Amino acid sequence: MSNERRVLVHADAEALAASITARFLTKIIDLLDERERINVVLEGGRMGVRVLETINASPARDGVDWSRVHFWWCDERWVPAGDDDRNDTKARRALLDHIDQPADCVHAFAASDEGLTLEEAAAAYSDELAAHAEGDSSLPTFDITFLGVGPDGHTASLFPDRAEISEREANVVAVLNAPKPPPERLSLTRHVLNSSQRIWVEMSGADKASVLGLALAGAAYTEVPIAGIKGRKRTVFFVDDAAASEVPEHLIAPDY
Ligand SMILES: O=C(O)[C@H](O)[C@@H](O)[C@H](O)[C@H](O)COP(=O)(O)O
Repeated sequence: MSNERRVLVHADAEALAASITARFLTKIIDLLDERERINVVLEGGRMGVRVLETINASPARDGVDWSRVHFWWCDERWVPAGDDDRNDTKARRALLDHIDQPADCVHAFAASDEGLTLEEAAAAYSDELAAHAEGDSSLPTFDITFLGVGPDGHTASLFPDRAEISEREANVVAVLNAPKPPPERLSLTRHVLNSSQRIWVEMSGADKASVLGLALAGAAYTEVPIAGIKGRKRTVFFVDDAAASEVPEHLIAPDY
């Protein structure tokens, strides 16, 4: 498979979640044959959570040595610890609380009730990334980064026509007045997301069709942020039929 963006289409959300789950479990077992520790970046959208629930329900779940899998987030909402709106709360409930792994494998953003300002929390996550840097990078090697996409083309908490999508220095940004509630968020920046070996985009539903078509047709990333995201090795859009209705035929990967 080339490093071009590829689109894998599935009949519906259930088939999409099952396919991502099967590919994910297979891929991380293969990666753990090659690397002592792997890093996975999670996202907080509905399909992202559904995939974690499907992984948790998989008979293959306990075939993974989760103690060698580190979890990070592409973004987080600035709300108190344990709040249902937090991406890490959703991930813990869906999967992380049910697998056997040390607490230091889970790298959550700070919460709004832990004594830091939003800006301090962004700096703290950047420090956490640096503390787990590999090679000559200031970042861990992200083996798989999951991303959701909003109908406006935002991904993580990088929204259209906003300064954060064009940030080139900081690895983590504080986001104020976000168009998608809650208004205050934290997000990895575009160059950090693009440092990932594999980007796995998860999109379900007709409300994503237009923005997926725009992204794959080469829209400007400042206007359609997901259009500016590409993994170093692979970029795969895992979508259902409803989201694929405006995807150019030649970009749809053949059925495997
Ligand atoms: O914190 C968040 O809100 C997510 O990280 C966000 O980027 C999400 O992935 C998209 O908004 C898609 O969300 P849905 O899949 O629920 O539409």
